Amino acid sequence: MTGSSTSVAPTTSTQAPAERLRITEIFHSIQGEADAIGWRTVFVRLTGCPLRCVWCDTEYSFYGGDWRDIDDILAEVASHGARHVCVTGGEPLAQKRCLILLKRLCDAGHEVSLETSGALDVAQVDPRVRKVMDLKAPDSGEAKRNLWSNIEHLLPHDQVKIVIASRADYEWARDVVAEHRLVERCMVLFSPAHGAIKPRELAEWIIEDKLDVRFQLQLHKLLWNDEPGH
Ligand SMILES: C[S@@+](CC[C@H](N)C(=O)[O-])C[C@H]1O[C@@H](n2cnc3c(N)ncnc32)[C@H](O)[C@@H]1O
Ligand SMILES: Nc1nc2[nH]cc(C(=O)O)c2c(=O)[nH]1
Ligand code: SF4
Ligand SMILES: [Mg+2]
Repeated sequence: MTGSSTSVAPTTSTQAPAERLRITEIFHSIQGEADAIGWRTVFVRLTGCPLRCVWCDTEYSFYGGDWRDIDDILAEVASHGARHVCVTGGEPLAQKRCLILLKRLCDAGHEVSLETSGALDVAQVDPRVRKVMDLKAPDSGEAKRNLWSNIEHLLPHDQVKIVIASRADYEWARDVVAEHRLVERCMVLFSPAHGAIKPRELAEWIIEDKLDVRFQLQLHKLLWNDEPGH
């Protein structure tokens, strides 16, 4: 027999070490979306997403990133001295350890929001966290990924956000909000897909139909355009 061959399972570098998360960026900015808009906020952007929304403004978070210990993440967040923390991505819930991070951030006294696509189960998210759950309208190309059972887990302090890229998206969103009686459950935000429709158009549709939804503009894009890390 020429030489001995021992089969060793390859240690994949992508194996997630315990208590670590793959992070694209941590940055200190002004909250540009949803109910905490305008507050100084530390953003923790997790790497990776199972969806590919046509209009996604954060494709740079789909790959790469660095493995970071949760303790290190908490220390970096604390160094900015902000009450608000927003955990986002990519899709943060695609990393199961995100649930531990969310709990630890709440335990540290932060007011924590979670930006999630709603395509993954939100049932295990710490109830102290303000879930900002997107429902993907048809023009996102990902409407089939909406996990409708998530609606029952929405608490009064949570929010549903729908990005509107066309009049068809608007009518879809209007009908979904009515059918699921979402405004009776929590705040519903309609947000114009950046560059896809005139924000004023969406505002006028909401007024015309007398909808009880909250119009939002991505404030950070008015301040810093579409620059990553703001
Ligand atoms: C980048 S995603 C990350 C969190 C999660 N994957 C999600 O989809 O909510 C955060 C939010 O950015 C918003 N967003 C992304 N691209 C956008 C665009 N082109 N126009 C308006 N909002 C956008 C969506 O509302 C989305 O909820
Ligand atoms: N300033 C700022 N506010 C935000 N709110 C939600 C964001 C996100 O990417 O999830 C975001 C972001 O990327 N920047
Ligand atoms: S789910 Fe969020 S991060 Fe993923 S593609 Fe859609 S907008 Fe981008
Ligand atoms: Mg963003």
